[in-house]
Amino acid sequence: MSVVVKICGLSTCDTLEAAVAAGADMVGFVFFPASPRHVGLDVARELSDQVGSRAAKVALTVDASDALIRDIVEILKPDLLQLHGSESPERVRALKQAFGLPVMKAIAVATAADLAVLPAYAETADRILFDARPPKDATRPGGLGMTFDWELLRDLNLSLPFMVSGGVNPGNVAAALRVTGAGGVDVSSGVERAPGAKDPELIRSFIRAARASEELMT
Ligand SMILES: O=C(O)c1ccccc1N[C@@H]1O[C@H](COP(=O)(O)O)[C@@H](O)[C@H]1O
Repeated sequence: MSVVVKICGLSTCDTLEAAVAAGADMVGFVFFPASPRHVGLDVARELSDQVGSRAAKVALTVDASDALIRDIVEILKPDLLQLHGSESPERVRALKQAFGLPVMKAIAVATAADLAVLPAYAETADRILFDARPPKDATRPGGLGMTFDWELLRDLNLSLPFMVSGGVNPGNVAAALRVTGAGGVDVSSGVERAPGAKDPELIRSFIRAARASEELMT
């Protein structure tokens, strides 16, 4: 089974190149000023040109305005919008209509009760991304290197493609994919040496580990 591998929070040319050259399917760019991975529009333009069509570009926003998303769409030319805030199913639908792009909605998970929202999002989103629910005092809703109980997703009956994220790294990515049955995996902190500082060797190890797990799942 082929797994979609997304490396998120890329902000420099060399780490972006490491991800694309190692075979990342998706590369993510964070547009959220409170994040150590935030990129401005000028940097986004440069990184977008560098990717070209070698990987799918993902724009990560958190409860962003239409105006900001319009600028991002114009400059980054993303293939997918990742909504990582408290965007409602109606907001997902409206953004899809306004920008004509597929949407991946992040769902924060701590307990089984958090999965109750899935039927509503399954009607409007194109893809679901499961991430750990952040602590109440967190300064950002993701990118914290926190895992959740993957067993909550075992035997999940979801009509949409879904990805697992939250605290995955080269050492646990195979288990995350095996337990959850996810068709993709997304990583940020697990391929960094400090918040926001991606490590090319960790990126390569992560992608190698994810690809190796594909063979075990066939
Ligand atoms: O990366 C960030 O700083 C970030 C900020 C705001 C929302 C989401 C963010 N990152 C996403 O969070 C998950 C998990 O990240 P991690 O691997 O646990 O660090 C991932 O999808 C990132 O794309």
